[in-house]
Amino acid sequence: MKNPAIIGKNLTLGYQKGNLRKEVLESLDFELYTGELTCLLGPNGVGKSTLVKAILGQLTPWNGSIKIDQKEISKFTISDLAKTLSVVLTEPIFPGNMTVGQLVALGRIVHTSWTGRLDEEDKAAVKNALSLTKIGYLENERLSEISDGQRQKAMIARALAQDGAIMILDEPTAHLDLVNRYEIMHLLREIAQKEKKAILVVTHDLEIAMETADQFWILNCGIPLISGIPEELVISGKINHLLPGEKFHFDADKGRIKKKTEEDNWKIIGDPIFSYWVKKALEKSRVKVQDSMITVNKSPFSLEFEGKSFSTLSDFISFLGKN
Ligand SMILES: Nc1ncnc2c1ncn2[C@@H]1O[C@H](COP(=O)(O)OP(=O)(O)OP(=O)(O)O)[C@@H](O)[C@H]1O
Repeated sequence: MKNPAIIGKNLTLGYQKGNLRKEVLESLDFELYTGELTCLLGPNGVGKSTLVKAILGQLTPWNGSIKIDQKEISKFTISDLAKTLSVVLTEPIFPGNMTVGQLVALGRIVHTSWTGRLDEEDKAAVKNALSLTKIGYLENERLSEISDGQRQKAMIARALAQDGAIMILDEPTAHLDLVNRYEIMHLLREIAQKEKKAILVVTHDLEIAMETADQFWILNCGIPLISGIPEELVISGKINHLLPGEKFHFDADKGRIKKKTEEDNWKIIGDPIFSYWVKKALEKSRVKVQDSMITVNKSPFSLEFEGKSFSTLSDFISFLGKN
């Protein structure tokens, strides 16, 4: 039986300026589970950050409830909420001359007395957070002198040191390269499982989320929040709610977003993986071949077409382009 750390029911959220009311999300239901990494996905402007603000207690729902341990979020004191819930935002907001160790220690503020002095338990929590995020070696480095990926890990370590049951991260990998994006998401999944945290990550990285998330929450205009195991959402086709419109769809075969193409007339034989990449390049090049067979030889790589042989894809595509 899964244990929900947060339960949202019939939630309606929006913003009000004077008499102007702007509703952003309506009648949302969700459960965020302990020990799992949940990814919140949806197009720009749909209301992901708005939902995060409500979960963080920064935006009062117009309707419905958000509860942690059966207690309404609005009933928590700021200090109790900080002991339960930690947050990592996209933009680093800490001074560059602060060291990684000092940043992570800030996570303990909610547990220390007014003097801010760390006791043995606090120091152990800082060490543990540095070790879980594998950045112990950076403890004395300044934030301005480490890479973006390392800084993001330090931000995660600070949230971990805070030691709440729930972690919320709003686009934590937004400015990172592909390898760092994978690394951080795998790290978060590991932390969710090992440390029994409920982790919610807002992300636009569908493919990386597909690899790492235990649950998806999908938001899109005009539909209720869709939640479920990512693979289940692929099987049911619900994943396509992320990609409204006719142009793109989620290719269940390849596990990625694909442009819908007209029925192609490529006839390609040979190694299936090489054939896949040849087909992909031909689709992109928009050249047309009528009914002729393309044979893909693997080693050495060559393409045979209408009695001619090509040793590179680019030679083949430029030949087709000239015909
Ligand atoms: N403080 C605010 N006051 C009024 N409207 C706001 C406010 N913040 C956000 N909005 C509006 O709420 C809607 C949802 O915005 P939100 O930032 O939650 O979307 P998002 O899904 O997080 O987008 P993105 O993927 O671009 O970060 C948008 O129409 C936005 O203009």
